[in-house]
Amino acid sequence: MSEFNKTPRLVLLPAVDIAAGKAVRLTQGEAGTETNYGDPVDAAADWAAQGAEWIHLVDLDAAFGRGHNHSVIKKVLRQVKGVNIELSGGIRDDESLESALDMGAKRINLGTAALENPEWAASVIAQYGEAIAVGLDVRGTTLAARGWTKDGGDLWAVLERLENAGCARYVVTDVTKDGTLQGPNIELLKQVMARTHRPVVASGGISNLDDIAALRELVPGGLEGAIVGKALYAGAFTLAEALDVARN
Ligand SMILES: O=C(O)c1ccccc1N[C@@H]1O[C@H](COP(=O)(O)O)[C@@H](O)[C@H]1O
Repeated sequence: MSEFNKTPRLVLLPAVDIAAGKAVRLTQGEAGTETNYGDPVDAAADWAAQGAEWIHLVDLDAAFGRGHNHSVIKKVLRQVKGVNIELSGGIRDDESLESALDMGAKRINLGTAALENPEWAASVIAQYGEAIAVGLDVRGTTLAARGWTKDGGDLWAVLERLENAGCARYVVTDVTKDGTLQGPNIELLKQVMARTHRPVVASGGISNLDDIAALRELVPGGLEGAIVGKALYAGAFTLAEALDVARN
């Protein structure tokens, strides 16, 4: 096959979710289901050293509205070099957005604010362009807000609004798959990609290298990347193995 015909690669974003200063993984986003994976700076440095181009960094305490992890996030952004940070959790107004960008996050993932404050979301999408993604966190086709504890509206209605606002990118999470190692929701991703020409990043459920290969097949249709969480921490495969499947 010529270089021209090759399926373009899938970008992999290892997830570093932070609660109470530690890197953790949750199951289906539920508070209290944490497995602890140690210092977030070490986790992020490890993924960067293993070749990650992006890290999906989540402040879970801010997402749940029960505090924040700004000091450890600043440490990650200061100390972990050579990797782009996509930051999410609790970024809901000008102050939190500007602070996240000032800390050095390359991209901000808005969740609750994009559902509860459409005008503000549209204004920052217009102002910051590629630096803003919206996380479409869903159960079925109902969006989830406020630490995934509240319904946030209909996926297709919100997607249409965000398309009209010019949103640059969507991070699509099937909440019911997140942290379960049950495989990604390919059908949901296809349905979202059919409704937008913007890049889509998949999140939730990756359990093995076949899942990465299946997601890579979606790249020509608009899938840009995939967030990998529990499978990496549980040692189901290494990041190097996953990058190999995502690139070849
Ligand atoms: O990633 C998780 O496991 C998670 C669990 C529960 C709530 C949120 C979670 N993740 C991230 O948080 C943002 C939403 O934060 P906010 O609503 O803007 O404050 C979401 O996009 C996920 O990336």
